[in-house]
Amino acid sequence: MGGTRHPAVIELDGAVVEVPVDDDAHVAPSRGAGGDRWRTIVGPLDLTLRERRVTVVGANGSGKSTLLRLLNGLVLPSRGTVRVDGLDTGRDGSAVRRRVAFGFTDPLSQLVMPTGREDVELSLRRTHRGRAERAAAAGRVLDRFGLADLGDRSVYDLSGGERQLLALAVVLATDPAVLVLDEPTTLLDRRNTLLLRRTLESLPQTVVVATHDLDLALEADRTLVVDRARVVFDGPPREAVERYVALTATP
Ligand SMILES: Nc1ncnc2c1ncn2[C@@H]1O[C@H](COP(=O)(O)OP(=O)(O)OP(=O)(O)O)[C@@H](O)[C@H]1O
Repeated sequence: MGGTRHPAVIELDGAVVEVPVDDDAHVAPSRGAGGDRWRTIVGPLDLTLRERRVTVVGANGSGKSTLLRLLNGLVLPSRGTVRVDGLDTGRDGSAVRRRVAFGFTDPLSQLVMPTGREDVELSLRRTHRGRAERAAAAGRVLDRFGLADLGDRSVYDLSGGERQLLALAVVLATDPAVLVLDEPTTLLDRRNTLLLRRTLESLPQTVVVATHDLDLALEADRTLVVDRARVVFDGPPREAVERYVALTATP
């Protein structure tokens, strides 16, 4: 861990995500050429991220998750492009997803097998073809995160925080170049939050994290503040957090 890998280069070029507007939505939509009404939920985004640690803050519904989902092609831009190390999320989708791992807020979106160990093995199926080899590699991943005991229990018998740590091990198992995490500390107590922060610190990967935890937001090289679908600040974490706090000072 903590190696000397070069950070990935993530380029968003005029990227916009639009969704059709419900007739009863209280929003100001734009009208498309065909008369359809659309609402921009994030963008336009013009960013080049080259930093190892990027955090994203913003109010509920501001567009953080959508921005994150653009990075591994879970969401494709309605206009513009998103590239990771030169790979286009639309054109080179599966190559991008092998490179960019995504950790969901709800760990049960990640943990689909009866036990965490089986989930880690599932992550490793592409890189470790033989059963015994895969089982040994899964054991090493669980040991590395101190999760060997939890790995054999039913995921439904684990606490929310335990599931969240296991889900992180599952996404890191394949050693992705980029780790994108959507609110990874929501279910964690203070001890496990610190454990997660130390784990993130030690990773050689590029890590992009959306969070409401302002202490975690500060542990970055660069922080984006998202407000009403736009990046309204992009720069040093401390100034970004001050900007976000000021934005949310009045209800
Ligand atoms: N597939 C979709 N269809 C329609 N609207 C969507 C879709 N995905 C997201 N939205 C809307 O886009 C806006 C931004 O959502 P997003 O999940 O990106 O916000 P967020 O900043 O991550 O919020 P939170 O902090 O609450 O998780 C919200 O108003 C949401 O309801």
